[in-house]
Amino acid sequence: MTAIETETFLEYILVEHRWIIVMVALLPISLIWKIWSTFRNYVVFKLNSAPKMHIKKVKEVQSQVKAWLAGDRSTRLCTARPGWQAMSFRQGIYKKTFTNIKVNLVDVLEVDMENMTVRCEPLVTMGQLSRTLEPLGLALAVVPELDQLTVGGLVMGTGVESSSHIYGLFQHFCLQYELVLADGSVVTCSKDENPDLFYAVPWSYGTLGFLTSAVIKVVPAKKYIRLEYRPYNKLSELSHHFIEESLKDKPHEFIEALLFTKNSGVLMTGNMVDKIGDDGKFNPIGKWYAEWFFKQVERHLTNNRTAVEYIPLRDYYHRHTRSFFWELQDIIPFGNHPIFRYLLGWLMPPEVSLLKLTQPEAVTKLYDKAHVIQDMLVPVEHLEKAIDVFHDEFEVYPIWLCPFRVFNHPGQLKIKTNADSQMFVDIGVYGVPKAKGYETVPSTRRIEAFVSKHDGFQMLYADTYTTREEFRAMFDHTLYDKVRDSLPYCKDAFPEIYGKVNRNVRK
Ligand SMILES: Cc1cc2nc3c(=O)[nH]c(=O)nc-3n(C[C@H](O)[C@H](O)[C@H](O)COP(=O)(O)OP(=O)(O)OC[C@H]3O[C@@H](n4cnc5c(N)ncnc54)[C@H](O)[C@@H]3O)c2cc1C
Ligand SMILES: NC(=O)C1=CN([C@@H]2O[C@H](COP(=O)(O)OP(=O)(O)OC[C@H]3O[C@@H](n4cnc5c(N)ncnc54)[C@H](OP(=O)(O)O)[C@@H]3O)[C@@H](O)[C@H]2O)C=CC1
Ligand SMILES: CC(C)=CCC[C@@H](C)[C@H]1CC[C@@]2(C)C3=C(CC[C@]12C)[C@@]1(C)CC[C@H](O)C(C)(C)[C@@H]1CC3
Repeated sequence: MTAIETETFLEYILVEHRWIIVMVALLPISLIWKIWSTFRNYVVFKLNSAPKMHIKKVKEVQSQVKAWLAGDRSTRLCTARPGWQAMSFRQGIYKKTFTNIKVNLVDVLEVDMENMTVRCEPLVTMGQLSRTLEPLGLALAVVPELDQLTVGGLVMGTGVESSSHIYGLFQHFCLQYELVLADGSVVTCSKDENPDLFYAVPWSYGTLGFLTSAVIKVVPAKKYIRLEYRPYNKLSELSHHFIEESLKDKPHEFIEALLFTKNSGVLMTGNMVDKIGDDGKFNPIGKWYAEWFFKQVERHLTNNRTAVEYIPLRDYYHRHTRSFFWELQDIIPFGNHPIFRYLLGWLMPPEVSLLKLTQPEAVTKLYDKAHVIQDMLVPVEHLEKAIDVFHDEFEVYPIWLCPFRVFNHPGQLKIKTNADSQMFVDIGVYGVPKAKGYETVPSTRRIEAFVSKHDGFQMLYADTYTTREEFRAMFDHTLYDKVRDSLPYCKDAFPEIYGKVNRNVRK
C-alpha cells in the first residue's frame, strides 16, 4: 500500500466505521480519562477550591484583565476554557488569537435554604450541582440534561429543559450575577441593581464581561418522576395536546415530546413524587444495561397505548445523556444492542471532550455536509407549521420538542407581545438529513428565515448562517448596544455576539 492509499483507507475507516476507533481506542481511553480526570479534578478542586477563597480568585481574574488593560490592547479577550472541553458544537478559532483569561472558579459557594437559592462559580457543572443539591432535597428549577454543561456557559448562552414551560430559560431563574468587567472592576447586578447589565448578560456569550458567580433559584425535589407516555399518530393531534398541556393554568411539572415521523410521536408529561404508585412500573432508565431512553419511548408508540412509569429523579434528568439524545447511534450503531449494553454499557457514553479532541478533519467535514444539529425556538402556536417546514428541508427524526416560557424582560430575547410571558417550543433536530435536495447552508438558511419570520430564535451553541443584519433582527440589540457603549473598554475587549457565534468565526 502506498502512503496515499493507507491515508485513504484510514480516512474510510474513520468516517464510515468510527465505531471501530471508538471501541478500540476511545472507550478504553475514556475509562482511563474518567479515572484520571476524577483524580485530577479532585486535586484541582482541593487546590483551587474553598468558597472562602472566592474573593481572592476573583482578584486573580481582575489582575489578568488589568494586565491586558495596561498593555497595547491589540488583542481581545475570551475565557481560557479550550473549545474541546466545551459543549458548544464548534471550536471558536478566536481562542487561538484572543488573550485567554483563566476563570478557574469551580465551587458551589452557598446553598441558602431560606431563600431557596444556590450561589455558584461559573465552572460548576450540572452534574456537580445536581449531586450537591440532591441530598438536600433540592434541584435547580430547570436542569439542562448534559452533565458537563457549566453555569458560566448556560448563563452566557442559554439553558432549556422539560420544566422550562414553568420556570423559563436558565436566565429566567438566575437572580444575580457577579462579573469582572473590561476595566478590571467587579460588579454585581440583579433586577434591582444595575438592571441594564443584568438583562443584557444572558445570550451575550462572554462579550460584556467575565462571570465570576451567579445566584440561582432552586426548588424542592422528590425521589421519582411519575411519567405518562401518550402516543399519537396524527401531527395535528399531538400538536394540539402539546400546546394544551403547556398552556394549562396548573400544568404538569415536566413536558416533552419526541416525534418519530412527521405524523407520529409520544407526548410525555411528568410530576415529582415521593413514592412509587401501583398504576405503573418502576423503570430505572439510568442503569448501565437499560435501553436507550428514546428507544424506550418509541416502543410506547408501537404499543399505541398510554402508559405510566416511575423513574428515579436523577435518571430522568439525565435521560438523554447516555445516548446523546440519538447522536450516539451514528457513532456506535450497535450501542443499544442488549449484549453490548450488559457487557459494556457501563463504559457509555464516551467523553464528549475526548470525542471532540480526537475528531478527524474528515468527520468534521462529514458533519458539515450531511448532518444537522440545530435547536430552533418558535412561538408554540406555529408548532405544526414548523414541523412541516422542518420535514421539507431536513427530514430528520426523531425530533425533540420541549415547551418553554419566555418572560417579558428587557434584553436580547424580546417577545412581541405585551403579556407577562409567551410560550415557545424548542424544536431540536439532530441527525442525518434525508430530505431531497438537502444542502447545509441553503437549507439551514431557509429554516432560519422561517424562524425569524415567525418571531423565533436560534440557539447559538450550533452554527448560525444568518448575516449580521438578520442576526440583529432576530435578537434585539437595543439594550445590549447601550450597555456596551456605557461600559469602559468593553468594545476594545470583546467582539459583538455575532462576531463570536457566526459560522466563519467559529470554524
Ligand atoms: C475543576 C473541577 C473540579 C471538580 N472537583 C470535584 C470534586 O472534588 N468533588 C466533586 O464531587 N465534584 C467535583 N467536580 C464536579 C465533577 O467532576 C463533575 O460534576 C462530574 O464530571 C460529573 O458528575 P456526575 O455526577 O455526572 O458523575 P457520574 O454520576 O459518575 O456520571 C458519569 C456519567 O454518567 C451519566 N449519568 C449519571 N447519572 C445518570 C443517570 N441517572 N442516568 C443516565 N446517565 C447518568 C452522566 O451523564 C455522566 O456522563 C469538579 C469539577 C471541576 C470542573
Ligand atoms: N439543554 C440545553 O439547554 C443545552 C444547552 N447547550 C448550550 O451549550 C452551551 C453551554 O456549554 P458550556 O460547555 O457550559 O459552555 P461554553 O464553554 O461552550 O461557553 C458558552 C459561551 O459562554 C461564554 N462563557 C462561559 N463561561 C464564561 C464566563 N465565566 N465568563 C464569560 N463568558 C463565559 C463562553 O465564552 P468564551 O467563548 O470566551 O469561552 C462562550 O461564548 C450554551 O451555549 C448552551 O446554550 C448545549 C446543549 C444542551
Ligand atoms: C437544547 C438542547 C437540548 C440541545 C441538545 C444538544 C445536543 C443534541 C448536542 C450538544 C452537544 C452536541 C452538539 C455534540 C454532539 C452531538 C449533538 C450534541 C450532543 C457530538 C457528540 C456529535 C458527534 C461529534 O463528532 C462530536 C463528538 C464532536 C459532538 C460533540 C457535541
